[in-house]
Amino acid sequence: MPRPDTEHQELLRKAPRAPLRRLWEYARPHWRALVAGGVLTFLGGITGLVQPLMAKYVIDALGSGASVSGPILVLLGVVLAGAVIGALGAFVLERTGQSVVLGVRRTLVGRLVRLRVGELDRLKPGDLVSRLTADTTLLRSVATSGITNLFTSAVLLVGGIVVMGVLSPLLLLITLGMVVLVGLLMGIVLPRIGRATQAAQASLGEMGSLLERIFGAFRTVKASSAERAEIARLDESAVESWRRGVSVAGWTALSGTLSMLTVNTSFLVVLGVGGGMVAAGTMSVSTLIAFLLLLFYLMEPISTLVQSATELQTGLAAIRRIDEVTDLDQEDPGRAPTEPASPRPADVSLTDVTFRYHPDLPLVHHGVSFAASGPGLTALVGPSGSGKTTVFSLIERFYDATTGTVRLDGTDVRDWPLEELRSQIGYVEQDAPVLDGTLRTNLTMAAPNATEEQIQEVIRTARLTDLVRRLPGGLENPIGHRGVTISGGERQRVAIARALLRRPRLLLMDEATSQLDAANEGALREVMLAAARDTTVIVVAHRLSTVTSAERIVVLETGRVRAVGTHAELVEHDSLYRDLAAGQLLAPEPAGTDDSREEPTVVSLRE
Ligand SMILES: Nc1ncnc2c1ncn2[C@@H]1O[C@H](COP(=O)(O)OP(=O)(O)OP(=O)(O)O)[C@@H](O)[C@H]1O
Repeated sequence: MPRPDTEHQELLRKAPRAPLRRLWEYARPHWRALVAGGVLTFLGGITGLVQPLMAKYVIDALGSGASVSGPILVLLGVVLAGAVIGALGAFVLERTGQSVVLGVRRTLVGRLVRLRVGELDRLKPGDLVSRLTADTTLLRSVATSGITNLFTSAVLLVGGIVVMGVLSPLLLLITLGMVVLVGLLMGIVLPRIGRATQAAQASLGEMGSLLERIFGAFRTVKASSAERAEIARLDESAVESWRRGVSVAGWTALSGTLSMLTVNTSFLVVLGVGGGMVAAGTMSVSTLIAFLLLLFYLMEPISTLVQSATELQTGLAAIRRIDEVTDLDQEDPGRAPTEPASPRPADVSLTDVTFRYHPDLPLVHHGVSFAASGPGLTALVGPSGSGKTTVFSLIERFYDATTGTVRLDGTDVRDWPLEELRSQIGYVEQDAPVLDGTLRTNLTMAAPNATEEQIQEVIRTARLTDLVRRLPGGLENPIGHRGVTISGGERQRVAIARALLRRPRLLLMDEATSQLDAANEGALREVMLAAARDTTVIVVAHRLSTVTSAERIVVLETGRVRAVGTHAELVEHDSLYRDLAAGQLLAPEPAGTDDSREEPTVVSLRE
């Protein structure tokens, strides 16, 4: 049976902390409700403790011929009050448990969404989702009733023991022997329950990751006829989770049964020894009955104690998994921009930038330097893997340069408040992702305050008018998970419209490598050129037509800037660029274009 991905678990396991302290940190904001719930539950329990003594009183009264109606009425009142107070306490605790979970989820949601991009590169989103949903649920009872039950049943147990000591020290000794036995038993069983729970939760996380993997490439999975293999993988994780769950169930059942068995055995021993004492005349019948009632009564706190300690293990296992997420690196958004960005196009520069994605990985950039001042179009070209998209990631500060400096308007991007930095930039990724939601929410997500007029304008500019007209709900039409209900070209235009709606001072465009039809390609180039009239536009160019329109072309090769110049200069002086431009790496203009400059031949380039 395969283990849940241990490498992934290792990545998450950064700084183990004391989970009990963390549990208290989560519960502390609700301490008032916790105390109230605990006190109510305790009072409910105390009334139970009084009942055996009342019973003794009633029996003694019966023996002496006194009236018992008064004591019985009081007993009834105590029982009723105990039930009501206990129920109220249970509700207060359950409500507090929900509040604890809400607090933890809020913290987690904030942390997850603000994770550094580099962290997410290495983690599995599906597992993170299960930590937010399944693991936090496990905290619900443990953070409240778990803690308070542990406390109240311990107090009740101690109270019961004191009363027993008063009734008969010898019988108490027998009872204490039993309590010690239960304690020893728990010492063996509880750690096993904790470990098995954590493993079961990890398998659930693994299931989430696998599902996310499958749904992320659903068509590929089906086209590859890989369903059977994927189902088998999911089943393995489900079985692993089941196996661990069964192990938890087994240990829990064993601990419950053994503790009850011990109590029952000691009951028989107490009955035997106490019976002997009554026969010998050293103990009254009422004292023995009261002691036995107390013993029965203590079964509940003991079983609650065992159950709470078991639950605590489950909760602590969940806390360890939750903590691993809260320990991951977060982005600091900085102060939100208070005033509108200057309308002036941005100046971007990279100076001697070296960069690697991870300390264990090789350098992607080996001292990249270039500048792009606006307005105008700068094209980044280079063979696949030369580090073009990475330049954008550094400007957006998805990652920090290993050495060297990336500047926007002369200020190191690390010195910009992150939210403000990104608010200046419109970014169109190569695969132009769109999010589940309506067309409108997709367009306005980067500019929530855009007016209807501005939205209509970008729809026209990005040539989305036909799409909006075609969709039954127009702008309000949902476009499906990852935009599956619209075409690749439409997705790209949505991404461009979204970036433009932000009215960026810097537009970063990673051109799609897939072919668009000539009309669309020409239209998008026009959009880009129009934007470049008053904005700084940097484009990772995969098309000849794009580079020929650029004022400045930066040629990257294996993470180094090989040449910078205009199209004419580079064709003249740079062999790699010549090769790229000749169509070996830059895609030619699709057939049907009316722009003859963009014929993908060396001859036409040299004109
Ligand atoms: N998140 C990442 N983690 C680790 N390595 C990465 C990551 N993203 C990219 N790389 C590696 O960094 C190098 C540069 O990638 P980059 O995407 O910048 O190249 P590119 O020039 O844009 O390529 P293409 O033209 O194919 O899109 C590649 O070798 C790639 O494998």
